[in-house]
Amino acid sequence: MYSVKEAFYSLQGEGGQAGRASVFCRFAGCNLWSGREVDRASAACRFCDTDIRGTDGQHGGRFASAAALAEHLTMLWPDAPGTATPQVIFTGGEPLLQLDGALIEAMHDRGFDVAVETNGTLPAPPGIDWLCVSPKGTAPLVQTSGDELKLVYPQDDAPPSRFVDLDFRHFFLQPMDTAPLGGGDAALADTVTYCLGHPQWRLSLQTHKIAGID
Ligand SMILES: C[S@@+](CC[C@H](N)C(=O)[O-])C[C@H]1O[C@@H](n2cnc3c(N)ncnc32)[C@H](O)[C@@H]1O
Ligand SMILES: Nc1nc2[nH]cc(C(=O)O)c2c(=O)[nH]1
Ligand code: SF4
Ligand SMILES: [Mg+2]
Repeated sequence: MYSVKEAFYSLQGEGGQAGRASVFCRFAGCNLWSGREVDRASAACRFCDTDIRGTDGQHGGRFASAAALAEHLTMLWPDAPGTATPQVIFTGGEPLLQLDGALIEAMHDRGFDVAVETNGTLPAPPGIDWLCVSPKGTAPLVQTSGDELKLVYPQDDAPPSRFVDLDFRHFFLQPMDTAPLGGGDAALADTVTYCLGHPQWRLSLQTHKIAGID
């Protein structure tokens, strides 16, 4: 059984695939936060910008099989002209609590590339086409390879220097959006300064928030 908070068609807003049309599947639940505001201050991850509880979002629900969820997600890809390869982005919540080989295979069978956004505390199953790992504070990092490491910045307990020797093709810093937490936007200036001083890192902006889309 898969529990999905919401699913929608949008543009990948972040990282090395920013701008690519994709179907998003946001699994419910995370191992680093309950999703309840009362628990935020004591959680392992305290800056989450997302509603990760329940299955009540747009096109959310509970799905009994990989085939049922894959069919549901495939319906969200538009019947559009051109030859672009469809992509599904499994996110959450923490997708690696639920994503398995059967679902990856079911999406591949339907012609989709499979991308994943994970906090890196769980091992990724084989077959993922684009793996984005986004470490959180002192939470133990288990998945130490992938396509991109995308670190939310700044995190006092997770300096970029800790990650530079890991096995990733791309290294991004993404300014911490404190708007949901009542903060300002000092993180953007700090991130720019860090990237200028450490050219191994590239700036990742959450372009969907700029564009006003999901
Ligand atoms: C909501 S998370 C879900 C996937 C997974 N649990 C993770 O943390 O990578 C999706 C992406 O949003 C990023 N993110 C979450 N809260 C953020 C914030 N306040 N500012 C910037 N990025 C944030 C995460 O680091 C991750 O790259
Ligand atoms: N447009 C858009 N791009 C995204 N890239 C990663 C997201 C996420 O929440 O995992 C996200 C999201 O929520 N929306
Ligand atoms: S690990 Fe990801 S989903 Fe979980 S609380 Fe942090 S940002 Fe949100
Ligand atoms: Mg998001």
